[in-house]
Amino acid sequence: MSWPYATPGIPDEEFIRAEGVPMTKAEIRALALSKLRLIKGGTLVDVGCGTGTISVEAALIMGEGSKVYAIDKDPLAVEITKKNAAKFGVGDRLIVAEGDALELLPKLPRSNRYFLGGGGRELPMLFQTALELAGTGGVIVADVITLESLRLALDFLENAGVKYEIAQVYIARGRRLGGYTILSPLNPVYIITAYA
Ligand SMILES: C[S@@+](CC[C@H](N)C(=O)[O-])C[C@H]1O[C@@H](n2cnc3c(N)ncnc32)[C@H](O)[C@@H]1O
Repeated sequence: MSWPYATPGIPDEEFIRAEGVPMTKAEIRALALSKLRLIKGGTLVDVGCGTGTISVEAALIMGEGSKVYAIDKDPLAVEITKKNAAKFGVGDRLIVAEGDALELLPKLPRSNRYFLGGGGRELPMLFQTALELAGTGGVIVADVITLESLRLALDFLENAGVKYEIAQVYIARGRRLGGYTILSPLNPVYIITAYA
């Protein structure tokens, strides 16, 4: 499979999936990628890469010469991300590492773009580490689903005096049922963008 378009939003069903490995859905992915302000030939670290959809799309957008470092503690997520990198032809620029993000982040090459797709209670520490590594001009984007993680992230950002913005995203997809079109909602997501 190749994705010949300049815009993101590869349909969910195009990705190789594994049971129990989460995935950021296409519409939410497109918004998160836009917030990252990716640049051609740039670098991104995808923390908690899951199915690898953010990593793959970022590698396609940033193009040849770019680097994406994808991290996940789940070996199955690492395997699936590698498979998706190969499927979409970005295996040359997408490096996948297995392990805990807080341990791995300082060992990876520094980047000025970080995406936090997972982290739960470690989210404040992940924000702090990513902000330090990114340095001035860096952008950190987090997808947050639970209210507990949201609270932890906002408390950290406020106390640290970090400039950030937040958007709550509700997506509902239409589907046909009994001759009508009804809307099926995806899980609402908070997209937090922090500026280093
Ligand atoms: C919601 S999923 C991310 C989905 C991904 N953005 C995608 O598009 O497929 C969150 C992932 O974060 C991983 N994760 C959570 N905490 C982690 C940590 N401390 N270190 C590494 N991976 C972590 C989980 O294993 C899970 O695969």
